[in-house]
Formats: sequence, structure tokens, C-alpha cells
Amino acid sequence: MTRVGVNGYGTIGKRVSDAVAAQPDMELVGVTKASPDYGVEAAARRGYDLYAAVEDRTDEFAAAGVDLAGTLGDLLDAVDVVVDCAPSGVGERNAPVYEAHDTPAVFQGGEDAAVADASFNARGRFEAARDAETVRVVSCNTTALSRLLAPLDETFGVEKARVTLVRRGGDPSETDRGPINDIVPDPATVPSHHGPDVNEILPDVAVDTAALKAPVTGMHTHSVNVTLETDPDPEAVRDLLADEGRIFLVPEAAGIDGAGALKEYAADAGRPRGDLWENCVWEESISVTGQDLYLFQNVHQEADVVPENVDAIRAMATDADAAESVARTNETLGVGLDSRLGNGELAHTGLTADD
Ligand SMILES: NC(=O)C1=CN([C@@H]2O[C@H](COP(=O)(O)OP(=O)(O)OC[C@H]3O[C@@H](n4cnc5c(N)ncnc54)[C@H](OP(=O)(O)O)[C@@H]3O)[C@@H](O)[C@H]2O)C=CC1
Ligand SMILES: O=C(OP(=O)(O)O)[C@H](O)COP(=O)(O)O
Repeated sequence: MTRVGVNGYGTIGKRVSDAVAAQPDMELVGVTKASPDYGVEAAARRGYDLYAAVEDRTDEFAAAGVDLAGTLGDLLDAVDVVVDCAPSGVGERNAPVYEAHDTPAVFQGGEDAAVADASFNARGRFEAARDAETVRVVSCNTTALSRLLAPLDETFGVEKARVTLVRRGGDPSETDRGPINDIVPDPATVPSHHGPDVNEILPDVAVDTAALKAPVTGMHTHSVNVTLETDPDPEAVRDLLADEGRIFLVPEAAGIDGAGALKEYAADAGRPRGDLWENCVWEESISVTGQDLYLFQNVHQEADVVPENVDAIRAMATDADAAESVARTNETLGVGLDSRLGNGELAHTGLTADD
């Protein structure tokens, strides 16, 4: 049983905590918060022990009537692995604390690659985490690109990938984010961090990325062009991607025309928080002209890194190989949406058309 602590119980931390708690081979020892806001109630409802992320703020919790099991240091001493889900940049500041407690750590994609011994994606780079004391799960967009480009490169060879990422401005709860009335290059320079980050996972894949931010909160959208080394027909690409457990081919017949309908579909399917852990590739967008493949995919930024965090923990703390770990994570969470609609079974949720 791998004992896990989650440091930072926000957008990613809440989801990683639930995913860890669902694993039969893991125990969620506790989670931290920096402030006693509404998030503490979500942890309490689930029975998670709460620790103070910042030692000198314990008085604030006491004043709010919130019981603490201890502080971050206590949590670190009680776990085999800590998953850092603190705000971007804070993870780097936490790294020496984890080291001082001799606690292996998983960081998130808001940190630079240098924060950890290895960058991680289960599809592209599972074994790199094996002997690492610290691992960084790459960002939500990088995770999605790695999942897509790994099978394309293995099967058809990638000569060059060019991706334009239209990123969501902020998460639904982030009232201070934007833009609210524009679409802005972010960054205006090319490449964005995503291309170099993909190369942390797939070092031999040539990829250029350009990114913008748009006034939406639901999902990121990628416009993908990959020049392949062969010229497959679109059906071969479709079949390849359909076989990937963490890619959902959004069927044309579903009438799902954007992130709003996708999220509604996920909620209907009984997904917790309406989460989409899979890349959502629009099936009818898969087009091939000679060696050039084009497609659109959507990425639920709050969710796609969650199964990757579970696999990163397993890669660091157990002997499980990539196939075993991914299968176990997918099974316990219910990752893998079925692109055949109307088959009476709603995507591994246990719900049936009669429910
Ligand atoms: N949101 C997203 O779409 C994605 C985010 N990421 C990455 O995941 C990481 C976390 O992002 P996200 O979940 O969005 O962030 P949030 O702001 O939603 O959550 C951060 C959490 O960390 C807590 N916190 C604040 N200060 C500290 C501290 N000093 N030590 C420990 N915890 C602290 C906050 O506590 P409190 O609530 O009490 O203030 C909060 O619970 C970042 O690296 C980000 O780049 C990766 C993929 C997608
Ligand atoms: O990892 C993410 O995006 P990224 O892959 O564009 O860096 C998350 O959506 C967080 O991005 P943010 O830095 O815009 O909050």
C-alpha cells in the first residue's frame, strides 16, 4: 500500500486526492490547504485529514473552527510520496521541504522541468520515473499532445508537428483571470512552452507550438497539423486513435459541437465534477492530405493530468509497469469513453440506459 499526501487542495489537488483515494493499492493519508476557505468542507465531506500547508497560518484554521491533523511536515513524515498541487511556482519553493523530509515528490506542469529528476507522461515516459526521487507530470496541454503524438510517431512516424493551442483563460472558479473580451497570443513568441515540454517526454518528435488565450473556462482547443513519414488513410489514423485508452473520439453522430456539450456529456455519463480525463478528438476533423494529418482536439485542463498523477505515483513507488498501472488507473477511475453511442452503456460509469 503506497501512502500518499497531497499538498495543495485546489483544482488539481482535489481531483488527484479523489483519484488516489479510489486506488486499491494507495492510501490517501491527508491533504493540505493554505487557507480555511470552502475547500476545507469538500475535504471534510470525503473524510480526508486536513493539514496546514503553511505552518504559521494554523491560527486561521483554529479561528475558523477547522480541525487540523497537523502541518505539512507531519504529513510528509507519514507518507511514501507527496503530490505537490500548489500554485504554479510554489512547487519549486516546496521542493527543499520535501527533500529535507526525504519524501519523494510529484510536481505539476506549472513548474519548470528543472524542478524534478524527470518529466512524466504514462503514454510516453513511464519508466523515467522509476528511480526518480522527484517527478513532474507535464502540463495539461503537454499531456494531451504527448498522448496524441506518441502513437502517431510509433505507427506512422512524425516528420513535423505544428500545433496551435487556444487555451482557456482560467478555470471556472478563477474570477480574477482573463481575457474577458479578446483572444490574445500567450505567449506572443513561438514556440510556447508546450513544444519544448513535449520534447521532455518525446525527445525525438519535431514539434512547434503557438498558443493563445481565449475568454472561455471550459476546455483548451488544439488545432493540430502533423506531417507524417507515411501517407495513411484517415481510417487508419482513426483506428489508431480509437485504440488509445486515454483518447475519446467524439463521434459525429453525437451532435457534440464544442466544450459546453462535451462537459454536459461527461456530466450525463456520471463523471465526477463533469471531468473528462481523455483527450477529446473530433472524429470528423481527422483529415489526411498526402502526408499531412489535420485534426482538432479538446482538453479538459482540470482533469486530463489526474490519471497521469496516479501513474506517476505508481511508477515511483512500486514495480508496476506502464501497462499494468495505466490499466489499473483506467479501471478504477472509469477512464475511457465509448465512441459508439446508444449501446446502452454509458462509458464505464456503471449506469445503463435504463437508469
Ligand atoms: N488548473 C489547471 O487547469 C491545471 C493546473 N496545473 C498545474 O497544477 C498546479 C496546481 O494548479 P491549480 O490546482 O490550478 O491551483 P489552485 O490555485 O486551484 O490550487 C492551489 C492549491 O495550493 C494551495 N496552496 C497555496 N499556497 C500553498 C503553499 N505555499 N503550499 C502548498 N499549497 C499551497 C492553495 O490553498 P488555498 O486554496 O487554501 O489557497 C490551493 O489549495 C500548478 O502547477 C498548475 O500549473 C496543471 C494542469 C492543469
Ligand atoms: O497546465 C496548464 O496549461 P498549459 O499546458 O497551457 O501550461 C493549465 O491549464 C494551467 O494553465 P494556467 O497557467 O493558464 O493556469
